[in-house]
Amino acid sequence: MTEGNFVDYVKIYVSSGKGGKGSTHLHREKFIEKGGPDGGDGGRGGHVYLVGNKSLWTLFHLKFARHVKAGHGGDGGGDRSTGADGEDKFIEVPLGTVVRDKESNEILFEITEHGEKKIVAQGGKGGLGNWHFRSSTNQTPRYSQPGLPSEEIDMILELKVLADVGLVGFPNAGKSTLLSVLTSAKPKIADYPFTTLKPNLGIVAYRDFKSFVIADIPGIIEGAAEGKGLGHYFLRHIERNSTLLFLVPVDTPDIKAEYDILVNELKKYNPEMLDKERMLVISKCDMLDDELKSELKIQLDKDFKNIPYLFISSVAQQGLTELKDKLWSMLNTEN
Ligand SMILES: Nc1nc2c(ncn2[C@@H]2O[C@H](COP(=O)(O)OP(=O)(O)OP(=O)(O)O)[C@@H](O)[C@H]2O)c(=O)[nH]1
Repeated sequence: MTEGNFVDYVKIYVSSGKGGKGSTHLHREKFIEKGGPDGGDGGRGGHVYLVGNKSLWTLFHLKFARHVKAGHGGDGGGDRSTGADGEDKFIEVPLGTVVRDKESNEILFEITEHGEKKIVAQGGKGGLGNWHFRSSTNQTPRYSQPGLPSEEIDMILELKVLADVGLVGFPNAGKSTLLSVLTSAKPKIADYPFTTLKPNLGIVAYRDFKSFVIADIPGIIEGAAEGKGLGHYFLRHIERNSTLLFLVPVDTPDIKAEYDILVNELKKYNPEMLDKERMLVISKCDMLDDELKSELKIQLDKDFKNIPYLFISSVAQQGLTELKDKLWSMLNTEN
């Protein structure tokens, strides 16, 4: 897992290998005057693949990989020997990597599953050797095919998935503070073009070396879905999070109303967001004594029949273990 730098956008020039040349060769052997054609085929040029890897979270490892080139196919030889295939190259990427052609800006494909392998630059086919071209009218063809050329592409890799859990809340709800007490590693996030806002990403270490990623996505304000504020840009990143964690501070006059506004923003942006698992966290509960908490609970039980909720305090470290347990079980009961 990459710690220290979060990169969700890289440009890489990739090229596949050329196909090897087919050979034009005539069989020669002592005492055989006129041997037949025996030129072998050229080998295939190497492909460049992208491969999904679920333990990668960023594109940081590719930040300095400006060029990736696969090997050329070997030429065919006499005695029908086939040239060796060029070496394939595999570029490992996190799930949710979108691949774009820089020149046309067209999306080529997306890698969504662990182990998924897709060719981004296809190696050239090897040429056929002259052995294939023998016929009754031409028993000694002096012709063989060249290999097919390589493919080159300037590609852009963009990462859509930021996290397993996306924090959703108004400014000041306590998202950053929660993230800081929950997470053990805090990857620094690359600057986004046109904005100084950055999603804040952290890795939550869970029992027995398990972990999940949680992101505080800034900029969700009322009206974000219509492009007010910078919400829109960041909403893109929570599209694929598996669980949404809504954060509403305990001193909010109407918790249900605030929750509804947040849900509505997400819905306007993309109704599918509402298919995700949701959980509500009432933050800053150190401000509340037990009596008020019990009263509030009665109200919340009425308002949130289908959404699990939890009282927490990042400052007083209350409810955090329960929160991690709950999130973990939600992440693992999906699908
Ligand atoms: N009493 C109390 N205050 C808290 C708690 N968590 C956060 N705060 C305070 O609430 C304020 C906002 O907290 P942040 O974590 O910055 O909130 P945020 O949601 O990240 O805000 P933005 O970055 O503006 O989106 C800060 O003054 C925090 O000190 C808590 O558990 N208890």
